[in-house]
Amino acid sequence: MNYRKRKIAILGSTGSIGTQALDVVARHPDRFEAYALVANNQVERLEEQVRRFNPEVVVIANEEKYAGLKAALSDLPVKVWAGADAIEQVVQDTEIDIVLTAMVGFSGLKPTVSAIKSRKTIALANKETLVIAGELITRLALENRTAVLPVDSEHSAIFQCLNGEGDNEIEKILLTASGGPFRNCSIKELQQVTKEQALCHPNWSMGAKVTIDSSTLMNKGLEMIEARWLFDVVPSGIEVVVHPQSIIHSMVQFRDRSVMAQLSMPDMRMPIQYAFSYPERIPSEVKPIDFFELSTLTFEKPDTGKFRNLGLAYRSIEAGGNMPCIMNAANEVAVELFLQDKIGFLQMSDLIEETMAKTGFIRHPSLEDYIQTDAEARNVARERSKNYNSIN
Ligand SMILES: NC(=O)C1=CN([C@@H]2O[C@H](COP(=O)(O)OP(=O)(O)OC[C@H]3O[C@@H](n4cnc5c(N)ncnc54)[C@H](OP(=O)(O)O)[C@@H]3O)[C@@H](O)[C@H]2O)C=CC1
Ligand SMILES: CC(=O)[C@@H](O)[C@H](O)COP(=O)(O)O
Ligand SMILES: [Mn+2]
Repeated sequence: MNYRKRKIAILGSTGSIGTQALDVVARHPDRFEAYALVANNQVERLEEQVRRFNPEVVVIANEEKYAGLKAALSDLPVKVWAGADAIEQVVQDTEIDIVLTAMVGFSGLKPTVSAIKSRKTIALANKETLVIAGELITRLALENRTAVLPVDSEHSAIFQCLNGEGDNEIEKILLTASGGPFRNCSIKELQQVTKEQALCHPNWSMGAKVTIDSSTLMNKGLEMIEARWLFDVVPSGIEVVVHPQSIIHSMVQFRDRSVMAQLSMPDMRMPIQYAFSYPERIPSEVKPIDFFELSTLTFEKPDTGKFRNLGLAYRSIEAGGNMPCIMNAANEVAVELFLQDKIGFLQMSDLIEETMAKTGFIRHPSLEDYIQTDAEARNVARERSKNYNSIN
């Protein structure tokens, strides 16, 4: 078959998604090339990646790490850049076909805007970008005639279920959730859970922030908003279904009541590779499902009384404007404080709710408004958290 090698910029190459993306590249050297690598702090890991994948350019976001990285790579022809502005610049390189956004949190927003404006295909792992500014991102993608392809496992599943469905109307999206490590805990038990317990996801090995989000069900709230923008579905048309085995990655129900589902073992190399190879499917090393070994797939309703973040996410998208941006910033602060043992598990929801009530609301925010809202909401959350102690 005749195809051109796709040149990929991997933003967040040293993280969980980034390293799995490089594994996909390594398995298909005839198809994909790691043209640019971007990380924040992990100089040694980045150096190893540069030596193995030979990119044209590498960016370290943390400028304090630049001298060390530059010295470590001084025997190689690779360009070495540093700082947040350099990330926005690197994604504009005309050689790049696909930008994989695999940084954590708010840091994904500006590089994604820059990549869309230079008409790159976005392989979107950084769900926070669509939570913060979904309306803006989808409008920019339309104006610049570029595709935002999902990498998040649930959204890749929905995307795959919609392939070939043309104009068939979606009746509802069934967004699956593992339920996290505390699915069967009582409120009393949730008061005592530790970060070590929260960092043990039952099915996936992921970065710390998304793992904590899974344990509070905030991940599902963020994913509901991500789905709202990717597939143009109203929030009430997205139902969360707890499916503890994480084999069905999500489903779509059509108006004739037929339901399409996508299944695979929980391995992110599947959706990452599909975003890279789309619209083709190419062979992968992902373990096939053994249905006889699995034997049971189960489903439950989420408990929004215990896991309040899911309800807060629905409230934020219903309010619209900059409210999901406020919620996202408050959540980033809450997760950080929980990981530092400064607040308890249940206090994360309290802090998010308070911050949503106390940060200035803007009905029609611009990119600049989102940046200011993020800063304001972080300040509000940090100030309010001083009234908390780590006992729930
Ligand atoms: N992990 C998973 O399986 C899934 C993740 N996602 C989403 O993908 C995104 C990445 O998650 P994950 O890979 O788990 O996270 P990790 O924490 O494992 O990795 C984050 C990566 O981003 C880099 N990074 C962090 N901050 C910055 C910054 N300011 N500028 C540039 N680079 C930065 C880190 O660099 P360094 O390490 O050098 O500091 C690291 O390479 C998140 O939005 C998450 O929600 C979605 C679905 C599944
Ligand atoms: C792998 C992936 O896409 C994660 O977002 C995953 O979905 C987390 O699992 P839960 O949030 O369902 O526990
Ligand atoms: Mn997911």
